[in-house]
Order: sequence, then C-alpha cells, then structure tokens
Amino acid sequence: MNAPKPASPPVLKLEDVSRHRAGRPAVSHLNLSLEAGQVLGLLGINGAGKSTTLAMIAGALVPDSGAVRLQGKDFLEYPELARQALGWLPESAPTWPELTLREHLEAHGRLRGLKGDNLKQARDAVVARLELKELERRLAGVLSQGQRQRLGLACALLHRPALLVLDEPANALDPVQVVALRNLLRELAAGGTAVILSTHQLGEVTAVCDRVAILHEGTLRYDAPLHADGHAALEKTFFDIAMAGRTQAA
Ligand SMILES: Nc1ncnc2c1ncn2[C@@H]1O[C@H](COP(=O)(O)OP(=O)(O)OP(=O)(O)O)[C@@H](O)[C@H]1O
Repeated sequence: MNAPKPASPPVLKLEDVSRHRAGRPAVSHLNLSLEAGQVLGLLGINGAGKSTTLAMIAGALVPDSGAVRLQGKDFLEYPELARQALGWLPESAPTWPELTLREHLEAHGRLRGLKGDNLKQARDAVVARLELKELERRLAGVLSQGQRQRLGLACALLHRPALLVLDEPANALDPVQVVALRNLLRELAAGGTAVILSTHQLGEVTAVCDRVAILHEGTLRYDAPLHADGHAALEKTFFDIAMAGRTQAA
C-alpha cells in the first residue's frame, strides 16, 4: 500500500514573528500563511506595520523572534532559496540612475542565478509582458515615477518567483497601468504564484485579492477570504479596526 503523499508546505509561513523598530514594537506575534495561487491584500493605517512585515518576508529585516518560512524552510538558513523563490517590490523601487532598464534586468537576473540564454529569455519575456520595449534602453534616472515603478515590478518578476511581495505596487501608476497590474496579478495567481500585496487602496484589494489581512498597531486583527459583498463590507471592517479605541473629536 502506498503511503499518503505529504501535503506540500505553504509558500509562505510567518510563525509568531515580532520586530521592534527604534525601541518600539512595530510587529508583534504575527502568524500568517499563504498558499500557491493566493493573492493576499495586506491593509492597515499608516504605521500599522505593513512595510516592516513585508521587509521581514523579503529578508531585508530580520525578525527579533519567530520564523519566516518559504516553502517550509527558514530562509535565514537557506538564503539561496530566498533568492530563487521570492520577488520583492519595496515601497520605492530601488534603481541606479546611470543604468538602463535592460541593465537593471540583467543585474537582477544575475543576482537570482540566471545567465546566458536563460537570462536573455527571462529578460525578453518580462519586457514583452510588461510592455517595456520602448523603455528598455533608457537610463533609470530619466524614467518617470510610474515607469520606475514598472521597472521595479519587472525586476521582481524576472525570475518567476513562487512568492511575489509587493509594497504599494500601484503607487504612481496611471489608470491604464493600474488595470494592467490587476490583470497581471490575476494571471500570475492563476499560474500558481502566491502574491502578498500591501496597499492603502481598498479598491485594489477588492479587484485582485482573494483574501485580506488587516494589521493594526503591529498585530493581526483580521484575516479572512474577501466577502462576496466586496467593497462595502471591507470598508466597514477596515474602519471598525482603524477607529477602535479612538476618542471622537468634540
Ligand atoms: N526606519 C525606521 N526606523 C524606526 N522606526 C521605523 C522605521 N520604519 C518604520 N518604523 C516604525 O515602525 C512602525 C511600523 O512602520 P511601517 O512602516 O511598517 O508601517 P506601515 O503600515 O507600512 O505604514 P505606512 O502605511 O505609513 O507605509 C511605525 O511605528 C514606524 O514609525
């Protein structure tokens, strides 16, 4: 008799993760997991701990305690896995002004272990999918803010990561690009990519996410599938959490 196949671990698992910043708790005892093909919207008011959480997921900040597991492995112990499995677009996409868009993609590809024809194919595929051909030979220093954001997204996607971590990805994008981003994220999710997306736009969450998590004062206050009644229900939940404990102005 064949033994049952063990279930594969979630793409991402945060286990009791905490982190202080400037001596104060920024994220406390956070537990969260994400399966392949899920798109999770991470919400919270300013200072709630969203960027700190994403930076820990991306390995840019080390938790004070707890573990971040990628595909079941603590990636502090497996940095190579993190390089392969994770794509990260931070709040402002880091770029080198004196390199072209194409050079950025090549540098990112090499950092992720791509080379030769594999690198060229990955570069050309992401340029085509994100419609960046016209910008390919431009210096990053002369790109508009929205164009730089698309460059950052292309760098995060280049190596086809299992987990895509996006911090306010629609920032500076025009309405056409916002819709293109939504379509792209749904397409990636349908292909099995897990996406975690921090945003202040509730409409972005209802448009692309299938689950929503709300952080408040560094703790997870809500984690559930998106309601069928969408925007209004989400707005109420968000405001109930954001306003709890606040005294009304006289
Ligand atoms: N570089 C830093 N140094 C010190 N404290 C920081 C730093 N970055 C963030 N913090 C603090 O950590 C806490 C969480 O901040 P974080 O940036 O994670 O929140 P956020 O939810 O992403 O906020 P926003 O929506 O404004 O981007 C806040 O109290 C913030 O002041």
